[in-house]
Amino acid sequence: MEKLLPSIKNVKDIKKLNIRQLKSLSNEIRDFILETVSKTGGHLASNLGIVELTLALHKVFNSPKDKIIWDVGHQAYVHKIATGRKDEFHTLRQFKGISGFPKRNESEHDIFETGHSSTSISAGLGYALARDLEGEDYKVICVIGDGAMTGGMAFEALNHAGDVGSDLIIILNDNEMSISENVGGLSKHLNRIRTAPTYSRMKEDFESIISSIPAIGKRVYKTAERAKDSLKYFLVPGIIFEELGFKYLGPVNGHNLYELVDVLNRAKKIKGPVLIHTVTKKGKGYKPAEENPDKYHSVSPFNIKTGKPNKNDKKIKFSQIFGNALNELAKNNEKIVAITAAMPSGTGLDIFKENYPKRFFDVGIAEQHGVTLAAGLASNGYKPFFAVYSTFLQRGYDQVLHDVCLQNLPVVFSIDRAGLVGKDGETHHGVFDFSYLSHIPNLTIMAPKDGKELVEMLKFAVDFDKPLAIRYPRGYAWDLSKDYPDSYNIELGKGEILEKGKDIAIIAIGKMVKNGYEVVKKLKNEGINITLVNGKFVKPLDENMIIEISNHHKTIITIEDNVKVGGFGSKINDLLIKNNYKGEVVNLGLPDRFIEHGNVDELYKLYELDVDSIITLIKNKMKG
Ligand SMILES: Cc1ncc(C[n+]2csc(CCOP(=O)(O)OP(=O)(O)O)c2C)c(N)n1
Ligand SMILES: CC(=O)[C@@H](O)[C@H](O)COP(=O)(O)O
Ligand SMILES: [Mg+2]
Repeated sequence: MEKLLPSIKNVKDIKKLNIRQLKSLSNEIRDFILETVSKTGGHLASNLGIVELTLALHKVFNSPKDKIIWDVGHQAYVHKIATGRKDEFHTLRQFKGISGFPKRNESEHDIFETGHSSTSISAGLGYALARDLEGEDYKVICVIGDGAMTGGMAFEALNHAGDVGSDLIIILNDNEMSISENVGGLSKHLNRIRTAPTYSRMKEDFESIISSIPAIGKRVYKTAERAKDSLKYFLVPGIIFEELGFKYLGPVNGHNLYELVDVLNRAKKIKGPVLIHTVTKKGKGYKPAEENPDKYHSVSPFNIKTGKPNKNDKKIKFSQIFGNALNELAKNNEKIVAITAAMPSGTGLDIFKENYPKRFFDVGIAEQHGVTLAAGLASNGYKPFFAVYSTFLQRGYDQVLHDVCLQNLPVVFSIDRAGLVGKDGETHHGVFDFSYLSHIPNLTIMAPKDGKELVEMLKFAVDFDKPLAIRYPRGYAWDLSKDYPDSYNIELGKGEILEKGKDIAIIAIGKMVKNGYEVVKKLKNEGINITLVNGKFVKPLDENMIIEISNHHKTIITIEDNVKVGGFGSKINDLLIKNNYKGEVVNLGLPDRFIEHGNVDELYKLYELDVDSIITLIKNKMKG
């Protein structure tokens, strides 16, 4: 059969195809995604699982008039291919290439931007209400996964949407997986529905029987209604959604285009909110991904034949160092408990989960709940470590402030993926945490200069009896202990001078200490001696040391991988101003804008935080 994908330029080309053709197009798209993502890296398994559903949506609805909103947005590759971005797809997640998430500036079909989970129903309801107010006529479709459905926002929006009663179609794409195995009561409920598919037929039979009972008298009618209600609880799938005010349709085989097109057409005609429950297989069509959907959720470039990553070095990541260290510390301290919001492997907690299942809590995609749960545990003598990506802790800001810090509770926030994360881009860079945390009273904030210092900070954290945040970057760790073997003592509010030079001092924090270290080494080889300070603490700052440094240097350069606004450098500025520093201060950090996606090194270069840019800056200062 002739290949169809080459002729797909935009959604109109999808609409023309019949179901049989859409089926073969699905296979071609799968191969195309596999081929591309094996080179670019990206979110593979979710996209392989959503091919038919996406094509069915574009067959039945008229995007962009009808509004399709993708929850999280990591599963929108097929949508991108179907809506005119096939030819750019090879630039996926590359610097200046197309994003791995929906982006308004990429296409009129990307009508709502995402990256963080569980927003689609709220956004969709907003669209639906605006449509109703304007008296317009289009459909709003929210596509949300079973993992994303565990998020508080999704529940809040279901509660509202069911009550309001506006036309809204929610597609629950249930592949039985979040990144790791999905968790929670709702997930169990969906599992019960999935494993009893005859329920859906029974539901229709049952409803027609009930409605055919003649209302001979009030009593018979009432009895029938009561019987209907109680039987429904036993027999009707999706009753939870029905009770919230949705018409539940499903479960539907999300790989069967006939079923999908049929159910979408039915939903189109229904007034009020509808929830379609589709069942799909994460990783569909690529055996390694079907067998290990968690490993193929987000991949770096890999070999399709072996399924193995191209770069298979043995280096250890910060997340693993964290996970291993906490696992060790928990051996001697039964009060240590670990919390994740649906990221057990990403945060390195799998090992803890395996060894201490009773002390490990995966709360689902529920960062806010995770923080307050930690507060509750800490109130009862436990020592919770909430391991969370910097960007997702943004969700829990008020809980950190109101539930943990106000009560001065000894919760540890292990903040992973801090700084620039690379290819996930704007929605995922962890460049705001110093700013959104450092103004919260009672909170201590640290950032290690390398993997070994992370371990020392974790040990410090165990006995620290107040709220504490430790933030560290994505990726492989390094070790500066050869050059600075005696620099691993952690004392509250104490930084350290790693190199003593003159005139110019670099005061760096976290990952940027390594850049500072390389700058200083290179300049030393050229006979230029620069002072290098490892800040260690953003809060409390080592004020005495910084003032001492300011007394002996004409120029102070602060470096951080956080936005400059409200960051580490701004705290140092405040201190220097207070102390009448007469020299020059240069703050290096990220600008007040959202940072695009791309390779991390490329981005650091772009924002002049790389070693060469810092050296050029210093040399210019010296000339000046
Ligand atoms: C607020 C927030 N927390 C965590 C994540 C990380 N994350 C991205 S996708 C995902 C799992 C989503 O599962 P599901 O919605 O079922 O989609 P699937 O990957 O199974 O297609 C998680 C936890 C996120 N994007 N946003
Ligand atoms: C979409 C999403 O939020 C996650 O899948 C994230 O992309 C994972 O990031 P890491 O690859 O850094 O674990
Ligand atoms: Mg899922």
